[in-house]
Amino acid sequence: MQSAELSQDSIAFVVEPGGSLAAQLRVPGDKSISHRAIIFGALAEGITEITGFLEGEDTLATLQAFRALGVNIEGPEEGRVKIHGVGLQGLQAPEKPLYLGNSGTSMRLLAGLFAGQPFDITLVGDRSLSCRPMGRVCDPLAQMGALIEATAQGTPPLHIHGGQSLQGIEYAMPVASAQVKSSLLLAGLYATGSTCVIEPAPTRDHTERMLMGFGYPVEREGAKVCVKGTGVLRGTAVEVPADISSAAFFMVGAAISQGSDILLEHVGINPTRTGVIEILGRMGAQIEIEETGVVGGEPVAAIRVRASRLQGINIPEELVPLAIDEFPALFVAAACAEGETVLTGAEELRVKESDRIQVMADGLQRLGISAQPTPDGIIIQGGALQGGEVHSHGDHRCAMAFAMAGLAAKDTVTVHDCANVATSFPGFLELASGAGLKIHCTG
Ligand SMILES: O=C(O)C1=C[C@@H](OP(=O)(O)O)[C@@H](O)[C@H](O)C1
Ligand SMILES: C=C(OP(=O)(O)O)C(=O)O
Repeated sequence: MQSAELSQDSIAFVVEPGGSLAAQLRVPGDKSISHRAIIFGALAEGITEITGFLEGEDTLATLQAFRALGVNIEGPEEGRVKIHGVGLQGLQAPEKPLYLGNSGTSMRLLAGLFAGQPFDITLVGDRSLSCRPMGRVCDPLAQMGALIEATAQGTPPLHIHGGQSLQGIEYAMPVASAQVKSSLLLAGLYATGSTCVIEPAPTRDHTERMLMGFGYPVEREGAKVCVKGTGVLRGTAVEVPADISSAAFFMVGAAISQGSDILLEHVGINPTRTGVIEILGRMGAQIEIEETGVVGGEPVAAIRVRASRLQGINIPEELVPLAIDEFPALFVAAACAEGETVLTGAEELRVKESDRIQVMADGLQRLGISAQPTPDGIIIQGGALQGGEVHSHGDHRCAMAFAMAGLAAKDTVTVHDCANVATSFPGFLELASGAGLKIHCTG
C-alpha cells in the first residue's frame, strides 16, 4: 500500500497532441459507494456481496482496515467482494495502527465508527493525508463523548481511545461535507439517543441511502438527517455504479477535443453528484443522458458527450458541493472555453489531496492559460493551450485533468507525479489510451 508513496515523482504521463475520444466505455466503480459498501457490509449481520467494487488504493485501504479488525472478506476479484459481516458489536482490536494511504474518506468515516468501539485504534496516512484537517470530525465527535487525539495542528495520526460512551447530538455542520456527516452518523450507530446532522447545503447522500439499503432506519427532514443507535444492519447485495467523478475526465476530454464522441455506461447519477453535468451543460457541452435504471438505491445512466464549443460561466455556488471532486477537470474545460469562468465558494478545494486551486492554477499557467487563484476559487480566461510540463503534486484528480488537457494542447503535455492515479482510477492510462488519448507513461 505504501509503494505508491515511495514511487511518487517517478511516474509521469506524456500526452501527445492531436488525440480525440471516441469510445463506449465503463469507468471503474464509485469510490464513495465502494468505501461505504465495505463499512456497512462489515457491520451487518450476515453476508454482503458487492459487485462493481472499485479496486483502487483508497477503497482497498478501507477493505484492509476491516480485515485487520477481524472481518472475513473474500476478494476483490473483478469487482466482486464477499463480506462475512460481524454485526455492530463484532469488530476486534487490530494488532497495529491502520494505514489508510491517501484516503480522506477512510480516515474521516472510520474515525466516527471507531469512536464507538471498546478498544483503542490509531489511524495513519501518507504524506498528503497527514496534512489534512481532522478537527472537522474530531471536534463534533468529542461533543458526542469520543476521546480522539490528533496532532497540535489537528492532523493525523489519530489516536482513538475506545470504551467511551457516546451520546447523540444535533450538529449543524460549518462546512458542507459528506465525510463529516457520514462520520457522525457512523458514531451515531453507537450513541444513546438521536444523532442529527444539519447540512448547510446538500452533500452526497450515499451513507443515508446505503444505511436504508441495509435495513437501518434513517430520518430526513429538510436539511437534517438523523439516526438512532438502536438498529441492526442486515447483509445485502450491493451493485456499485461507475463513478461519475472518474467519468468526468472523459466528459471534459470529449467536450474539448474536435471530433470526439464518447458514451459512458452505467454511471451513477445520484442528484447529489451531478454538478459536473449541470456545469458543463451551462458551458454549452453537448451532453445526452439516458437513465437506465436504479442499482443499490442509486440511479444510473448512459452519458454521451460530443465535441462542443464551450463558453466561460460564473459557476453558481450551490453547485460546488455537488461537483466538489470534478473541479480539476472543470478547470480544464474552462481553459478551453471562450471567455472567463469564475468559481467562488470553493475554499474546500484547498484541503483535498493537494491544494487543488493552486496546483491547477500553476499547471494551467504553465500551459499558457491565464488562471488566477483567489482565496475561495479561481478565475480562468479560456485560451489556446500550449504544451509543457506540469506537476500534479501527487493528486490523482489533478493528474488526470492535466492528462485530458493534452487533448486540446498544441504540443506535448508531460504530467509529473502520477502514481496516485491508482487511488481512484486504476487502469486510467489503458482506458484513456484505448479511447483515443495519445498517452503513455514513463518511470
Ligand atoms: O464522502 C465521501 O465519500 C466524499 C466526500 C467529499 O469530501 P468532503 O466531505 O470533504 O467534501 C469528496 O471530496 C470525497 O472525494 C469523497
Ligand atoms: C477528495 C478526495 O478523496 P478523499 O477525501 O477520500 O481523499 C477525492 O477523491 O477527490
